[in-house]
Amino acid sequence: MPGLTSIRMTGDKLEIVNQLVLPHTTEYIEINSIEQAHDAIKSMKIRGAPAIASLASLALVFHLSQALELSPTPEYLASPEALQGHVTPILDFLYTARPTAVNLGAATRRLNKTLQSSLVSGKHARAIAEDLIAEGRLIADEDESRNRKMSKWGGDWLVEEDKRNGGSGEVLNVLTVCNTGSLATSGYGTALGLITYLHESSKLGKAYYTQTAPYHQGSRLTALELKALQIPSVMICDTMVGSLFQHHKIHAVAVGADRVARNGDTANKIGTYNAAVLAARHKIPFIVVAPISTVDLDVADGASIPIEHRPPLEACLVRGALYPPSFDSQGNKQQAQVMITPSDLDGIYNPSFDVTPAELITAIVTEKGVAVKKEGESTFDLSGIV
Ligand SMILES: CSC[C@H]1O[C@H](OP(=O)(O)O)[C@H](O)[C@@H]1O
Repeated sequence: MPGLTSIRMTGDKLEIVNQLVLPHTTEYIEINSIEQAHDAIKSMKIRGAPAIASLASLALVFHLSQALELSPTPEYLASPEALQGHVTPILDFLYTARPTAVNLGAATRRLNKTLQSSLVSGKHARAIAEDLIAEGRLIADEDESRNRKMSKWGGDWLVEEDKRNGGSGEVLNVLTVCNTGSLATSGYGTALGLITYLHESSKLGKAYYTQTAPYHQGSRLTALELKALQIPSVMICDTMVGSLFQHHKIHAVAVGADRVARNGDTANKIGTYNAAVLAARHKIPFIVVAPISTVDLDVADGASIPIEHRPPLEACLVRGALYPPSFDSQGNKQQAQVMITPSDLDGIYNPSFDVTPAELITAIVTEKGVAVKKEGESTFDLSGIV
């Protein structure tokens, strides 16, 4: 997205834009330690499955790059074993920041694999550190080009799908949930990337998006991105999806994902399942757009996907694009939107994600192409996708 990126690493600085205070304030925060990276992910200063995987990777890159410059050399660079004893707990710690998005785990596992293969190759500690730095940078750098490839796959497929459904494949109206653009990735986005591709190909009518309470990824972040991209768009409240489908022509729903099970069941932002059920009711194609690193073949179906429950207070705070920016340092509005007292908090249900069954999903788009279910099947077989 022009001007605003989720993460930037310039020279000896690693920074993120604080998404808790967007769009009212554009504040970049320096990430100077593994602990700060973990906190930024856990508190959702940075969010979006690919973006948090990139930050975790770049935090290790930053940490090891700084270490290689230190004099005297830190003890953990004295031997391969010492380095392994230092890096493994770091990767384990970063993985605990948020449980649902599998990209974070895929990145830490990939870095651990680099560590292990460098160890068995007999390299000395500094060379192993350099291998980890290279792999961590690659994890972050490859995201944008992968998103552009997925977005083209998905956009071209949707045009043909609309024609198969008797449409023109032109002026396509697409609804999305949450934020899956540059602020959720290292660039271009996933579902919002598909929308951007359709716009760039002059095939888009309008982008529709839900506010996505309570964090308001839609009304704060997707609104900001669509405005910057000058894409014609319409914001709706989360409760309005059914009415939208009843009264307006929507050609597809396109969403991102935090974890896709082997059978195609997909965990994504809360409210996605609602949209999928309503899309099925209105015979609207429902498309998931996510990199292969989001597919978790170790999970057979959605029942095994851990769903993060956010602090109850977050469900009671007001965050919105038009509210005055009277946010505290954590980006929380100073007043609750409902009348609660601290003792009421255990009466708040606040899951951050829900699971959409594969039977409600028309297609799953990755950088490898578009996966659809076999005729008569209600689930996907993604075992061969990686
Ligand atoms: C391409 S981002 C994937 C996914 O992450 C978002 O969740 P959060 O904002 O809590 O990190 C949302 O579920 C997106 O669809």
